[in-house]
Amino acid sequence: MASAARLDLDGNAIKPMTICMIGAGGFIGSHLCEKLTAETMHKVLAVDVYNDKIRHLLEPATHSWSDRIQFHRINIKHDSRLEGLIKMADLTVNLAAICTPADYNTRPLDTIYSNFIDALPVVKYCSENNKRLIHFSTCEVYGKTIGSFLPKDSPLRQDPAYYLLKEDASPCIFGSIEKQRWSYACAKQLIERLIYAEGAENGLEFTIVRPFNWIGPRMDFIPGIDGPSEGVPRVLACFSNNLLRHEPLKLVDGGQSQRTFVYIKDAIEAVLLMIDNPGRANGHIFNVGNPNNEATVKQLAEMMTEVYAKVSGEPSLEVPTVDVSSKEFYGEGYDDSDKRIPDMTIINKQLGWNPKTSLWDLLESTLTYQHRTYAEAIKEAIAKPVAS
Ligand SMILES: NC(=O)c1ccc[n+]([C@@H]2O[C@H](COP(=O)([O-])OP(=O)(O)OC[C@H]3O[C@@H](n4cnc5c(N)ncnc54)[C@H](O)[C@@H]3O)[C@@H](O)[C@H]2O)c1
Ligand SMILES: O=c1ccn([C@@H]2O[C@H](COP(=O)(O)OP(=O)(O)O[C@H]3OC[C@@H](O)[C@H](O)[C@H]3O)[C@@H](O)[C@H]2O)c(=O)[nH]1
Repeated sequence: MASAARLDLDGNAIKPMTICMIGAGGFIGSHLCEKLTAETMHKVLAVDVYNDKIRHLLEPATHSWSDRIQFHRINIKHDSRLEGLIKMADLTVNLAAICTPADYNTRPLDTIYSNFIDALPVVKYCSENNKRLIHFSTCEVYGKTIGSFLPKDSPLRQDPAYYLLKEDASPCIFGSIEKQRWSYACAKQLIERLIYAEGAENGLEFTIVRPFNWIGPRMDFIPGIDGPSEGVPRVLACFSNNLLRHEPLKLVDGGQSQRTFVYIKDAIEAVLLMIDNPGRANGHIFNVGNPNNEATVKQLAEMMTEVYAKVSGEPSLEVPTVDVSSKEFYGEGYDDSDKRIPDMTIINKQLGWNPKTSLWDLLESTLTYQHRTYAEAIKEAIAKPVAS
């Protein structure tokens, strides 16, 4: 239940504010909208080109929070209403982006425009109107680890100094220009630098969030069901799609890359702490991830296969995975981050936040949702005769 008497980390009552949330109709936005409407008195001006993932919050208009969320169907690339909404709000949260790896090397121009050019007016309007900005960047700005350049058998690879990713110390290491995978990370890095410079030169109050593989319900789409049949979403949705269709999970280049996965609901707690504690969040860049949930992509595939069998009651395939080359799967110009472990010092110190949910538990609740939401639709789609 929403309560008027919520306190910040310093024991002061939190005043309700108006938040302009750009990209509110996406995966993270939908969870943030849910949290803000259910547990706070903040008002949300939700901006996106889509609203399917937040429709349950908008309709019917009789929810207890209905007067605290408004949807504005706006493409921020070309809509003069954006400045007015930012002016109306106390805080802007910018989530809008193309952020699916399959796009980085195949649609590099759209990727760079979306992550840099389109974010420029948002930063400018916040700065000119003295409005606070929480901008979503990415853990991809770190690129590859220093450790990945060491000889394979070097004992230094075990030393955290060579792989732990620290906001204020780690370098950003990208591949060469023809590896267009890095178009996204590079655009995100430049917008981070611009925001930082606006803070330093013009006093912009900002917070930058670097999410480390947040996963959970409503992430991306299931190809052919609520997204294009040929579309390639992020790994959670790719593997969910394979499991729902009883197909082997595809391991890109053998699935040896490592990731840390954090449950979306844990991560959203961190964002709410940033919103409610400007004095502690302003001027900071925060890693938001779960260092305890590290797995190779192969291990993720194996665990998802096991969890899916449990929640669906359907037996797993005898050969549950198949290797595929990155060139075949993503095309020319793909490259990968080898390992991503967030250092948690800054977020612990400033906001006292720690993630709670284990990888097994977060996969269990997410795959229960995927099965409940999509299993029937997939069965129907498979049963339909293919048009000749
Ligand atoms: N999910 C993660 O683990 C993760 C990891 C790193 C970074 N991020 C960053 O977090 C942010 C949100 O990610 P997400 O996972 O929710 O992605 P998402 O694709 O689900 O959400 C992005 C939303 O932005 C909207 N959008 C894009 N361009 C727009 C435009 N021109 N005008 C209006 N709306 C527009 C899209 O319609 C979409 O609803 C992105 O900036 C992404 O780079 C996410
Ligand atoms: O079917 C698949 C899909 C993906 N993969 C692999 O799984 C790993 C994770 O892939 P994801 O699609 O989740 O994307 P990545 O973790 O590489 O990047 C993501 O991380 C941070 C954000 O900025 C973005 O959401 C996205 O760029 C990669 O190594 C990828 O090659 C597979 O092996 N099989």
